Amino acid sequence: MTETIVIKVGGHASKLLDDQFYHQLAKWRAQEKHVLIIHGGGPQISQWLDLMKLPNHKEDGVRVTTPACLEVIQAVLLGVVQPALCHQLTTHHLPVVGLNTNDHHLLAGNYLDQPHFGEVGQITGVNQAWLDQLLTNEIGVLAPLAQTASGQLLNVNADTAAAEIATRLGASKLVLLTDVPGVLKAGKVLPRLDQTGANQLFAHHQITAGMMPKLTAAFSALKRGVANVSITNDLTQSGTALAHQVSA
Ligand SMILES: Nc1ncnc2c1ncn2[C@@H]1O[C@H](COP(=O)(O)OP(=O)(O)O)[C@@H](O)[C@H]1O
Ligand SMILES: CC(=O)N[C@@H](CCC(=O)OP(=O)(O)O)C(=O)O
Repeated sequence: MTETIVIKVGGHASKLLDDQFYHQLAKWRAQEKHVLIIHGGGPQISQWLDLMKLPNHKEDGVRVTTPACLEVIQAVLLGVVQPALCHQLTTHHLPVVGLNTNDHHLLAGNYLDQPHFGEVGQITGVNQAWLDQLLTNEIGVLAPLAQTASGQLLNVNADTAAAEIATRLGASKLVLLTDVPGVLKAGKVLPRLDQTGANQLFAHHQITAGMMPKLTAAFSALKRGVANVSITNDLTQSGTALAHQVSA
């Protein structure tokens, strides 16, 4: 069976990609592995919301999304962040195609908690057959937007989206590429982290902001069968590798 690798490229990380990143993608392609990139765009969205004088607020790393914010988020993800990322990959001679949920009903979703978060979703389905076919020839670059059965677009945290998609595709590997070298404790990267260790960090408020949904998503993927899950700023380094159990 063909191996699938899902990489989440955060909004910060998308501006920091280096040659190692492109070489690694080329290597996986040469090995005929399927590669799917889910991109974020949080910092770029925040910038545009401020420019448009719209609410710019996250709770535990999840953006509270009004209908007006959603229009800007869609425009920024699909009109700014995704084309820039596809351009960078193309410049490095990688075969890419930019994707969003409207293509072949790629990502089905429903509301996470509409009274609280507004137009924010969670993914309930992935068009795997179509994606599998596409990934045979191309690297997919997919925005974290889902669609309800009635066609309503929903904003999904990109880490949560990547973990759910990796799980549903039966991916062997999920990399959450970010702007820090891994999960930090007292300024040092933890090479391995299990759920108990993460709970302790949560309890001591050593995990804040965007790292919260990232870790929750990462453990969800690990527990549901994605064998290799890591949080890193370098595709060739495992940063923090998530583990079922880290021996004391
Ligand atoms: N214990 C921690 N270790 C590393 N980063 C952490 C930790 N707690 C909070 N963070 C924050 O999480 C950020 C990464 O999450 P986020 O900003 O959402 O990135 P991305 O845009 O890549 O998803 C880091 O830049 C850091 O500020
Ligand atoms: C619901 C929610 O929080 N959606 C995110 C989607 C983009 C994202 O997650 O981007 P990063 O990975 O770069 O932070 C947002 O609006 O910022």
